[in-house]
Amino acid sequence: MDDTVLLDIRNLSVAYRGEDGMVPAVRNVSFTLGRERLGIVGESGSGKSTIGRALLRLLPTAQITADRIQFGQHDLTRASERQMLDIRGRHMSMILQDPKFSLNPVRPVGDQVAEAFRIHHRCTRSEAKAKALKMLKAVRINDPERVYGLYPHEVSGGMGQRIMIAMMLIAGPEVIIADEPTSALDVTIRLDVLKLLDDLVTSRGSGLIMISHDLNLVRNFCDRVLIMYAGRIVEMLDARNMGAAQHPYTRGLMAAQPRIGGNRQPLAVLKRDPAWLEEKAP
Ligand SMILES: Nc1ncnc2c1ncn2[C@@H]1O[C@H](COP(=O)(O)OP(=O)(O)OP(=O)(O)O)[C@@H](O)[C@H]1O
Repeated sequence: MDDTVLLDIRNLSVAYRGEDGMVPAVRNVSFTLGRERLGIVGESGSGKSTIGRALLRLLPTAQITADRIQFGQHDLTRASERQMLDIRGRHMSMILQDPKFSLNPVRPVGDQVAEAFRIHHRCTRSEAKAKALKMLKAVRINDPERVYGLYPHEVSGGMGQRIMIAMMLIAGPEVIIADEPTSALDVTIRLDVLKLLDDLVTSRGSGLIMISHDLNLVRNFCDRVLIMYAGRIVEMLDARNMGAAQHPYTRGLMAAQPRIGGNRQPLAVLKRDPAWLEEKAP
């Protein structure tokens, strides 16, 4: 495999167990990730987060099938749970939407960040603490010494989000899956976090998958964009050339973006066509 390709995914499908049998959430999705920023956009429920969770095998009850999930030397379709434990955090991390579900409520947040480093690297507790303080600073926590000892219920949502980002990045993963990483952050901090993620790609050569509802954010921040609709990738575009979008769903999404300035016009309403659910949609 070309060493600029970090992840190669072919025909990934995921179905959740429902009351009346399996319910498909992701259908035959194929893409590669290089040392780049790859955006995945689509409406709520289109399957974006499910792709990230399936790659890290964080879906114990779902049915995951794929012809290929190659991550460097690892064939993730065959990896044992032990290998996945080594991969998660150390080589591939996912920044989840809601820190409440990722932080242990009964441990100080700093210890949790330090432990995320210590699990994967041989070092003393004080070395791990120093590394964690540095990482907290990198995600724009101004007084890391104080924050280190706080419990999750003592930090705000935005700070919780940054602590979680620190925890996911501290071990130096080559692939980062960021699921709405900046949705709980205010505008200035949002820019800093985007800069930090951007740096991981440009300076360290990591690969970043950025999952978002925000088409404007993704087209400005990413190199390529996958558009998802009802569990499928309907289109894959160069972010600088979104105007070349062919699929009516993508075109509808772009037309529905609010613009500042110019004449006030009613926002376009996205009209869905049942044909988009078909495998060979336009
Ligand atoms: N644990 C689960 N059990 C059953 N169904 C699930 C589960 N998680 C997600 N789903 C369903 O799978 C589909 C895809 O969900 P997913 O969360 O991947 O979408 P998404 O595009 O990331 O949405 P959002 O932007 O709202 O996070 C949805 O229909 C959702 O209801």
